[in-house]
Amino acid sequence: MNPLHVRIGHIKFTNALPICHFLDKSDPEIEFIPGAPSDLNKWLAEGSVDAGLCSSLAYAELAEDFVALRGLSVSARGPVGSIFFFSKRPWEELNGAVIALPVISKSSSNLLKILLAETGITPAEYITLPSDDLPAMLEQADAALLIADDALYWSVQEHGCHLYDLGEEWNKRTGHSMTFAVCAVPKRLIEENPEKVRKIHRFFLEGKKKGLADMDAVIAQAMRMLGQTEEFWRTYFNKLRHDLDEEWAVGANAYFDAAYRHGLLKKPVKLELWGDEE
Ligand SMILES: C=C(O[C@@H]1C=C(C(=O)O)C=C[C@H]1O)C(=O)O
Repeated sequence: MNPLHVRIGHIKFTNALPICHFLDKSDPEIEFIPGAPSDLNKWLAEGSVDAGLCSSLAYAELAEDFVALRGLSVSARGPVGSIFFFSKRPWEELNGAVIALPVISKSSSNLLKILLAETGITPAEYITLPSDDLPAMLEQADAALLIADDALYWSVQEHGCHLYDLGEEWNKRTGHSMTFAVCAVPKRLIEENPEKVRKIHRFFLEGKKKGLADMDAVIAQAMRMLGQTEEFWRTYFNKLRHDLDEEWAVGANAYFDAAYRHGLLKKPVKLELWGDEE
């Protein structure tokens, strides 16, 4: 195989569209494999893709062997608009509750565990369920976390729940931004084939540059995927940031520290940025 042939995993949901919509899918050297964050986390860990957006906490678990590409993430400082906790009871009454987590998430599920623990809430049980059907989740649980397109969809349906945005809850408690996804690359690949990693990095940054310069096209694609109005998507994408530098790393590192403190990471981890933005 051509040494510059690349296998890229990309998140198939609308939150990654500003980076992924304009990725040049015509390049025969680049193979695209769309998936949910849980798929990407697995593919990166087992080495079946060379690079890809994955849950920030999955990167943190692999941090000895992976770096995060500079300038690429799914982040928010405050409300994120697509990570929602739907609860039949108010937050402060969730002691002893059964909490449903979405099978596709790692960052947000663990963020919820951190936030509940830090506000003195001890659920009876966490269960992991498919997350495209909120009423089905709430038949088995007192509250359910949804992410990405499922969260966007169900947040505008009649659901009768208390609704909490985890980006907002994290920011209110800590003052930090939250990074939900990073673009991870194995250190081994940088040692073996730095040219290939530079190519992957340029490729993603180019996609993001085009996406941010043409949000009308990004929004049109989001509308094809999930409906809703142009205004809905403009408001949503204004909450998201897709950058990653030393400043955004502060929030990511605060999250990794909290995950370690709560026993959700085996070792303390600092985000390792790789590459230049230009
Ligand atoms: C902002 C989002 O972040 C996503 C949440 C993830 C997680 O919880 O593991 C992983 C990737 C992100 O793209 C979203 O789902 O809308």
